Order: sequence, then C-alpha cells, then structure tokens
Amino acid sequence: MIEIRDLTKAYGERRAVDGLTFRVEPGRVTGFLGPNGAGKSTTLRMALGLDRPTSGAALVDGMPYERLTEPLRRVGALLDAQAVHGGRTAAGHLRWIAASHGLPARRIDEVLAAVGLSDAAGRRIRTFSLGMRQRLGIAVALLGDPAALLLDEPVNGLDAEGIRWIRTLLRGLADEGRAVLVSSHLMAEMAQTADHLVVIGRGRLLADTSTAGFLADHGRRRVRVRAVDPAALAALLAEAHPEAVPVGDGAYDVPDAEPGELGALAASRRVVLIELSVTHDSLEDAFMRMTADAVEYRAVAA
Ligand SMILES: Nc1ncnc2c1ncn2[C@@H]1O[C@H](COP(=O)(O)OP(=O)(O)OP(=O)(O)O)[C@@H](O)[C@H]1O
Repeated sequence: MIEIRDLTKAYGERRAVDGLTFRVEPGRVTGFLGPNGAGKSTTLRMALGLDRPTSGAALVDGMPYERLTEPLRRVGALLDAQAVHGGRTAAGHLRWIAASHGLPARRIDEVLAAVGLSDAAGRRIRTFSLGMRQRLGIAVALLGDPAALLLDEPVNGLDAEGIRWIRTLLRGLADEGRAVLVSSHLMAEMAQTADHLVVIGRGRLLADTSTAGFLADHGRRRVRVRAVDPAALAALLAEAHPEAVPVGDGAYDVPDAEPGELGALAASRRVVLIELSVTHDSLEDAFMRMTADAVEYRAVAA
C-alpha cells in the first residue's frame, strides 16, 4: 500500500507539492489527476525515492522507498517509457533489470507475454513504436510481481487500441488485489479507467473520492427545454428562471432545475414543450471547473 502523508516539496519559494495526504488502496485503480504542473510527477518521484520530500512522507508498505530491501517486489513504476537504451533488445533490457534486482529469469517471458510483446522479445528497442515502448515500460513495472504500481501518464501518445489495452490491463491488475495509481491530466480517460480519484491542483489535494462520487458532487445537473414557440418560452424563463442559459435553436439549459416543475410551469402558461430532458456535466466539465483556479499553464492561441 502507498501512503502519502502531509507531503511537501519546495523548489525555492515555490511548493510543487504542498501538504498532500492520500492513500492508494489495494484492489482498485486510483486515478491521480491534475492539470499540467499540478505536482503529479513530483509526488510519484518522491514515492519512488527519486526526490527527497522537503517535509512529510511518501511510504510504500509503511516505509520510505529507499529503505525497502527488495523495492521491485513491492512497487513497480512507469515514469518515462522513452528512457531506455535503444540498442538493447526488449528481453535484454528486462534481463539486465531482473539480474540486478535478484529477480528470477522466468519472469522475463511472463511479463513479455503479459504486455503482448513475446514476439518482439529479440527486437532492438530503437525499432519500437511509442506504444511498444509503453508496453515494455509496463513489463518492467511488473517484473517483480509487485503489490503496488505507480504509472505516470501511461496512455500518453497511445492510439485507441493501446488505450483500451492499458485500461483492461489496469483493471485486471487491480482485480488481482494490487494497488494501482495512474496519473493523467485527461479526466474523461480516467473516468473510464479509475474507480477512485485523487485530484490535485498547485500541489494541493482538491478531491479524494470515488469516480461516481466525484461526478455526483461536482457534476452539475441541467434541464434542457425547448418549445414550439421560442419567444413564449424565452418570456417565461426570463420571469421564472433568469439563470436559464440559451444554447441555440431556441433551447435553454436551466441549471439545477426540476424537470417536473418546469413542465408544470410551461403547461400552466400554455407553452407547448417539444423537449424536456435532464443532462449532466461531463466529468471533464466538473474537472475543469474544479481545477480552473489551479491551472498554471494555459494553452495560448498563437
Ligand atoms: N527540479 C525542479 N526544479 C524546480 N521546479 C520544478 C522541478 N520539478 C518540477 N518543478 C515544478 O513543480 C511543479 C509541478 O511539476 P510536476 O511535473 O510535478 O507537475 P505534473 O502535475 O506532473 O505536470 P504534468 O502533467 O505537466 O507532468 C511545476 O510548476 C514544475 O515547474
């Protein structure tokens, strides 16, 4: 189990991670979400002993990473799938890591099979596509058969088939009882992959909740209405629901409204409705709203 306890990392005056506390529980996929620069990679690096916390702790099975005797058997990680020696073969790369960590050689064939790279075992890594490198990175993470996995943006650059493959793999690993933490800045992707979400912004915890709970708490409900006579509907809403938002084609979205109340109101004024439906914010909308203040870098149109 991974436990992040009041973790802080300061670079000069700036806190990349600021008093962060959460746990990665076994048996589920936890999505680690935040906009670019939120502090996800810094947190993962501290959990893996690659960076020292300024204060607080990142613990694997109750211990800092550097104190683990057989770290690869405790936690597997994918940080940067490109950071591999291109001249080595896939099997050679795994053999080297297995040998230097005292892991049995039979694991090499097992993890290559688990990530679908058995046929490419003898190929040089420099000939691998991005997707194949991601698979190899995950094979490395699985080599020690660890109870916990930390994966930084594993779907980056993957095509639809690759994304689906990772999703199925992560689900399977969690179902085996492992603790899986997977970072992403893509909310919609995480909504389909994670059971649980830890959302951060500017290094601080914004939410630690089930995926369904996150949407229930942050995804606003709207009622969409449209009438035969758009002018009559506009007049009615101006009076009774000034918060209604026109969404084109004579339709309006009324935030946090009751469809029954709107239907009855329209009927009482003889406004004939041709649409009355409930819609929810997408998870992406909820995420954007929640992290809006925490976004450091926004894309600026050239
Ligand atoms: N070595 C460093 N020195 C100074 N600042 C750093 C260093 N490493 C990270 N930072 C800063 O810490 C903040 C958090 O960065 P981090 O890479 O952890 O964010 P992230 O959530 O992983 O973002 P992304 O989705 O872009 O990878 C950023 O403002 C970054 O510029």
